[in-house]
Amino acid sequence: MSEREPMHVDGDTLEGGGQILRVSSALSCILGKPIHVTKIRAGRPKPGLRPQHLMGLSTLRDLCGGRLVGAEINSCEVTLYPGQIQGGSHRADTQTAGSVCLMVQSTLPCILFAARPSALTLRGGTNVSHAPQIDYTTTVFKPFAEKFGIKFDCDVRIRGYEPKGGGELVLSTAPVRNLEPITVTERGDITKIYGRAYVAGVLPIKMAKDAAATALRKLKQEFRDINVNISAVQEPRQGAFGNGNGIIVFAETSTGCIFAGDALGRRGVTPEQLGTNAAEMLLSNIRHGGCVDEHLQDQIIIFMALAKGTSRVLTGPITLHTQTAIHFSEAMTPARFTVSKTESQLPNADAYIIECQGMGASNPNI
Ligand SMILES: Nc1ncnc2c1ncn2[C@@H]1O[C@H](COP(=O)(O)OP(=O)(O)OP(=O)(O)O)[C@@H](O)[C@H]1O
Repeated sequence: MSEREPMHVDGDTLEGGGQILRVSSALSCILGKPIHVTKIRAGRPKPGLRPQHLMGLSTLRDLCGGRLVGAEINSCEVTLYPGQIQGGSHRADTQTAGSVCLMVQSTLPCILFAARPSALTLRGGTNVSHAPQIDYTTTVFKPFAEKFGIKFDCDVRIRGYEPKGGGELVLSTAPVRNLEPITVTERGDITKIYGRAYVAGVLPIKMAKDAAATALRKLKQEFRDINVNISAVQEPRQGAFGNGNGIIVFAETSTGCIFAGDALGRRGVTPEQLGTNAAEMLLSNIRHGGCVDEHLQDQIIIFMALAKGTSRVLTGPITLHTQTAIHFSEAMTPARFTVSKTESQLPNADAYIIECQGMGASNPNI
């Protein structure tokens, strides 16, 4: 195990949220560099480690036989001494509605550089706020990740919602030698729009139907000639834990770009509002003229940094999450990013190119 002097990671930098932990701890494991993270989630109303951050960190420690110091709920400071990433079967349970999709964000990059295939059983929330819904991970993130040569399966066994959690998915993947650079700069035309509005537990299917109908109406106003298909789904009893409702809508382009908009049910928000919010989010993600939506943007930065060669991606306005991911990727790896404003084929577009000279991380086990 490496016991070199840990690199300092200031958790109050830029976005100041949990993403700093996920990016820096994943890179720490892959590169074998210890990190000392301070001021964890200083930018959040309740700073410190929440259950999903703690589970994410301890799963990484277990995957690589490393050592964690100071890893407790609410802790604002933690040190990770990584070992060698072994992979294999592991279980992690947030015991809350902590997002399993965010655990995928921190663990997937590591298990790609493991010695053997991995299967991680992750328990918590699958469709919760301030995180990708699992449908986003499987429909938007997964096909994009494949461009880097990443193949993974996400078997959603039980869906879990706020506040109880109780969801479960199995993330499995085989190691890669290195990641391929990507060029995603052709936005194309919107060819289809689809989605799902859902209810689980005791909530009536009418809520899903109303959310779907409102989103469909709103999207049809803008895309008269395009097929829009949003289904209303009652999650099967054995496939969902507790009550929950929400909606997620996707738009696909002729060049294979996929954008999303979503909303989650909560007290005081009508199904119609959910439908409107999800449709508006999708429309704003379509209008900027980029090839990725506001959320995919930050989620691909770590893979661009690790890839072997130059990647280029056309995006909308750069988010603070993306700036944060770039900041820590550059601080921890030799990868270098540039961001420049560019023309897009759409009128009133606000598009940028993120270019990255990737470090070409290679898996020592393959
Ligand atoms: N609606 C959404 N669809 C897809 N991805 C999302 C959505 N909302 C948030 N995300 C993604 O989830 C991640 C959230 O990171 P962030 O640092 O805010 O989270 P966190 O770990 O919950 O930390 P904190 O609690 O400190 O905010 C980002 O990658 C963001 O792009």
